[in-house]
Amino acid sequence: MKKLKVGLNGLGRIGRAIFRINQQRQLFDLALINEAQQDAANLAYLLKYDSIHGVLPERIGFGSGHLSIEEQPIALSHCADIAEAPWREHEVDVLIDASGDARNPARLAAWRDFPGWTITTHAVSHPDIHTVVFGVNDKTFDPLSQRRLSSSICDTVALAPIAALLEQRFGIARGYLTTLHPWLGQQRLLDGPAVVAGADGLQSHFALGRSAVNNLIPKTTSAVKAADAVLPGLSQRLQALSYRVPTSIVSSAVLNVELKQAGSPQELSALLRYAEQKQHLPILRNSSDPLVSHDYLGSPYSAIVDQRWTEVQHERHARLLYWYDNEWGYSSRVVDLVALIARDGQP
Ligand SMILES: NC(=O)c1ccc[n+]([C@@H]2O[C@H](COP(=O)([O-])OP(=O)(O)OC[C@H]3O[C@@H](n4cnc5c(N)ncnc54)[C@H](O)[C@@H]3O)[C@@H](O)[C@H]2O)c1
Repeated sequence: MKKLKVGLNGLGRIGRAIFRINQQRQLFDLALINEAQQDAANLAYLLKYDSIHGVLPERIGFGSGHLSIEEQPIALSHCADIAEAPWREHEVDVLIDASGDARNPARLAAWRDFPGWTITTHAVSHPDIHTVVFGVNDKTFDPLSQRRLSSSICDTVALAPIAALLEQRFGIARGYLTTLHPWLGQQRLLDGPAVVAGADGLQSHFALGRSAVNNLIPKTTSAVKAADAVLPGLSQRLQALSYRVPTSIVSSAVLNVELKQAGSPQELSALLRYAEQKQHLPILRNSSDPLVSHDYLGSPYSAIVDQRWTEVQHERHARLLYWYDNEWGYSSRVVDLVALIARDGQP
């Protein structure tokens, strides 16, 4: 199997996590990094030293138009426009957009002449972009015919495999999801004007400008809406809200659902444990250990169900609590998607 050449647009939290995961797994060759920030020395420094994931043991360097790892150069460009970066020149097979630039998904969808695959790390509702969530639709994904892809968002990557299991076994009548997400880089240390445009109303708009380190900040979330791409109609039955919480890493969520068919906590646990046993990738894990968020730092799983909190009231009202490393777990699935393309996308 030929190693694919990957291009990475954006070397922020997710871009660097993808870099580190591939460094461990050596699944693809990184052919080009395009990053809007122009200071290669600073990019090399951030790649080497990370306050959450620690110091990268490899030697990281930089020079004119490149970064390097163990003296091996990786081409580096600084185009603000994804269309301008020299992906073709570097024979990129798979382009991962980890920039968060909202203009890029639509642009990637329109790139019919780009011979390779594109993956956006955004949740995208676009007819030409196919969303792949492991544990839900990865087995039916055909990389020979589907080349414009989305790996959705971390909250959906964690929710959807669990919701799919509940839907298949019991049916979900309706319910609520509450996610707790660590702060993100665009939030503020001290109160200020909201940096994130509030497309979803004043509450989330102004509140997101409040000090991230001092507050639990309730906000809307697209976690369930994004799951519609792989579980159509779920958002008609499930409502969600989120808190930005004053921690740097690892999310948690509480899913409360009314089941269509009666179930017991034992049946729910058995269903999730069976899914864990038969999977080939680290998608779902079950834990009964008395752990807290930081214990899940660096976990490659999409979601870890904390079975201590599994409950069913009157055989219908189920509650599940799960954890996920919003950077490492999510980025592990992006790398898995490249591996799937390498395995099934080459003649
Ligand atoms: N951080 C998370 O927990 C998380 C989890 C899942 C998905 N995501 C998604 O991943 C994407 C990136 O998020 P992040 O947390 O890594 O953000 P980030 O701000 O840490 O990184 C984004 C990087 O892209 C660069 N950039 C911005 N615009 C660019 C452009 N037009 N061209 C090239 N580079 C550009 C920025 O300079 C920055 O280095 C977003 O779409 C986000 O929704 C984030």
